[in-house]
Amino acid sequence: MTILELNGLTIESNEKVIVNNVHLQLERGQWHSIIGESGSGKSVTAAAIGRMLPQSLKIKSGKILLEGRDMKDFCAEEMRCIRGHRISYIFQDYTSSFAPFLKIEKQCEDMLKAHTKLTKRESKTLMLNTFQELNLPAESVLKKYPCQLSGGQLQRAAIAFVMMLGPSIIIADEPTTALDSISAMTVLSLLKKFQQECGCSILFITHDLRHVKRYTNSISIIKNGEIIEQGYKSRILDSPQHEYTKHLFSAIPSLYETRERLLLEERMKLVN
Ligand SMILES: Nc1ncnc2c1ncn2[C@@H]1O[C@H](COP(=O)(O)OP(=O)(O)OP(=O)(O)O)[C@@H](O)[C@H]1O
Repeated sequence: MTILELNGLTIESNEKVIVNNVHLQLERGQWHSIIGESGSGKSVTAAAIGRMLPQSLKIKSGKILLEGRDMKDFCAEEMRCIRGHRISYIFQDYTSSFAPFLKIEKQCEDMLKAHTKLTKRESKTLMLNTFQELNLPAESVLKKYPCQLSGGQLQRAAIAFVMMLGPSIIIADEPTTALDSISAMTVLSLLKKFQQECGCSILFITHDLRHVKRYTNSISIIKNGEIIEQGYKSRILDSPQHEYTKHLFSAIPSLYETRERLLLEERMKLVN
């Protein structure tokens, strides 16, 4: 069942078309990745979904449908509620998710107060449980300022904030770019676990095909603001049709190296 649909979405600035006639369906409980070069329109598309486009960009035509309802029919108050409860963002720049001069606990309390009817005690229990689920030492992390946490801890705290509100859609815009590869894998596997447990859908924006291979169900390839290829992961990875997709994949040999290594490991397991 489709939870979010982009139907011919076209976005332009004063000078040019940035996103052109994009069609995309995000299915309930699915992980869909958008892959494309820098400047191809991934983040602009993501921002448009939450009605967070900068003033210099406008939706020229097309629709964004949330469970069949045109997002432009929601008033500002409804949008505030949707952002957080139903659609949450995880950004590459995780520091921007936090106010620098407030302790994590206070920020978490404020967020839960704004979006839920939980008592102070219930909020605290939720915080402790969620942080523990993400392997964050809750009591000590909650008492710290953002600058006192490592990048990986802070990104996990950002994911904890998202998890506490239990959204039906998470838009993760290159959430691991600023992390080392081990922290990145940890963050993504926790996100996958959350997705499986809660059945939410993930729209994942990335340059990294290793993550796409491991976590995604379906893929859109975007070039110059246009989706040029779309489909299930296995079809796109095993037999890309478009020349640009082939070029994109060949520019990232690690995908094939990883595939070869995994195949070899599987064969070795069978032999042993
Ligand atoms: N506020 C803005 N005003 C005008 N043009 C913008 C604005 N923000 C982005 N653009 C332009 O829109 C195009 C797409 O940008 P976008 O950030 O979506 O690319 P991207 O695919 O997410 O790239 P990256 O992978 O580097 O984040 C670029 O040409 C960019 O210059």
